[in-house]
Amino acid sequence: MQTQALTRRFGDHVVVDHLDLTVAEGEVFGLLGRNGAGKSTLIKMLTTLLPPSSGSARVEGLDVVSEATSVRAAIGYVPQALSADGELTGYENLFVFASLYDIPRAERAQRIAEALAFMDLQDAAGRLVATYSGGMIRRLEIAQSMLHRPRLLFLDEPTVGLDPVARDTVWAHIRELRAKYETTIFMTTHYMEEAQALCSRFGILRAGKLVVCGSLVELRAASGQPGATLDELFAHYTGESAEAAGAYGETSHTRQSSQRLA
Ligand SMILES: Nc1ncnc2c1ncn2[C@@H]1O[C@H](COP(=O)(O)OP(=O)(O)OP(=O)(O)O)[C@@H](O)[C@H]1O
Repeated sequence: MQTQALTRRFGDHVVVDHLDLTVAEGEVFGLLGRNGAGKSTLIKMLTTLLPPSSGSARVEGLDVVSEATSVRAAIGYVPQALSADGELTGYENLFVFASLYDIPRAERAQRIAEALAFMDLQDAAGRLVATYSGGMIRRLEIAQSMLHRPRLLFLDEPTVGLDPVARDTVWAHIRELRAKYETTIFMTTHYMEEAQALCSRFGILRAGKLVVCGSLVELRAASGQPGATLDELFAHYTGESAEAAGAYGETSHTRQSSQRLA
């Protein structure tokens, strides 16, 4: 995945500003930034949901504007907002996605069974999603997004609002996805612990600009702080601690999350 001077404006507000970013195949990339830094807007452009104002982006070698349909077939996307239907069972949700992704009828049942097994949801497959825990819903959403075996998966704050045990389970499944299917993962998170546990490279976005990009070792070297934690590097590059930067988002997302489960 590669962007060149990728830019998105809303009126006079430049939300993503001439962004040059490359994510290699098979990598787990963490996009970090304060609330409003432009992370979701960038993901929406890369997933073809929002057209760029200028610049370009290629995903799996395909242009996000002129080859949008092929890009959509090549990627999976788990948005921040709820993408599973609480009034359907887990199996039915997966069936809807299998149809949306045009998975051949003869293969649907097997793909769904495989996705349920991979995400440890077999026992809950026949239950309404409204009865699922937050962690189960997140796992179902990841299962939905990987049914068509995308090479690249976008996860927008995959564990927001989850308790530590549910978070660990989602982490384990993300790692397994990477190990078993060699899926490239592009994720955003406000949890530095999560980013450090999962990602091999990080990009820090500040007011739409990529202020730094690289591995933890490279970020440390670039900042001149060889012993810094990711949290400290985040503060260094954004001017605010991750905890403070995420506080509002955390509150609103936790609320969103509890509404999801209501
Ligand atoms: N459709 C829109 N119209 C106008 N402004 C928008 C629109 N979408 C996003 N913005 C603005 O763009 C900025 C970046 O928003 P974005 O959601 O990309 O940030 P983010 O880094 O994902 O934040 P968060 O961490 O809170 O999810 C914000 O100031 C937001 O208000």
